[in-house]
Amino acid sequence: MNINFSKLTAAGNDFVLIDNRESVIAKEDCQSLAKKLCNRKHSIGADGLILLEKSACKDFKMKYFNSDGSYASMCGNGGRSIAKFAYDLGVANLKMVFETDAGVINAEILTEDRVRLDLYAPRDLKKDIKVKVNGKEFDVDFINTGVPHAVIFVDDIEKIDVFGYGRAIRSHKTFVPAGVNVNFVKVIKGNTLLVRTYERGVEDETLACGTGIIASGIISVLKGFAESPVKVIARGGDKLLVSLKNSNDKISNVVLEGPALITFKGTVKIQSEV
Ligand SMILES: N[C@H](CCC[C@H](N)C(=O)O)C(=O)O
Repeated sequence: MNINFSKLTAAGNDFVLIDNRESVIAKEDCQSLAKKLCNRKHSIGADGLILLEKSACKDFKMKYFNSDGSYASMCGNGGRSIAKFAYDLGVANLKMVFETDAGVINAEILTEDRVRLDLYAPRDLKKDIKVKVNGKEFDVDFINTGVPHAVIFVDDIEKIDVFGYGRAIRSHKTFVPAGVNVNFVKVIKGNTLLVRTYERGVEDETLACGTGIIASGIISVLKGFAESPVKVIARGGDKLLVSLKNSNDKISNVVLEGPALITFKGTVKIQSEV
């Protein structure tokens, strides 16, 4: 079976996107297909697979799978990518509304390669959790911005062992069974954050993590380290903007603005035994 796909990058977080409105990909094949297509040595290569599905009530629905095949309810960089993909397909206009398993998102194509997402409120905020891994104790703030995130403020963002500590915290008993994405954050001048993320389901540091950037922006505002709108420089060097409303730790009007670019399109031959 030949399947048309687009490859998009959103601040260096990269995805394979497939129009699955006619369900060419069966539900039970999604996870194995994600693993297969996201493999950087043997296939297209990406941090995740995103399927555009039919929606009964919105412009479309987004389904997200990490590169290890695991399912995730949401992806912030993926959200900007699918908005760009949907507009390119003619499925949506410059302003659109789509469903994710974490909630409904309003998106707007601002320029050729910049997209704004208006998101649902975050959940499950837990502050100042002490987590000890590899002999070092971290002060962690937890928040779910569609997927679970740990936010840790560090002094030396260049030196921190993102892979080593990220992997240990991702699977720490505090966060079982779901696990957690781990964001290391440095606040710099100009109301700006540097964010490095160990991403669950990629099981490595990615060049950007949209929901992680949102989580880092929210926690920075809650702790008084920054004011909304917060500028964020992702590991890949791209600049994003997180804005939100905070009234006594009740967060609303969450917006993520950032890049999303179609890098290439192609057709992939899928053997029947996916
Ligand atoms: N790895 C994440 C999902 C993708 C999140 C990230 N790519 C983003 O942009 O939000 C998880 O399993 O929770």
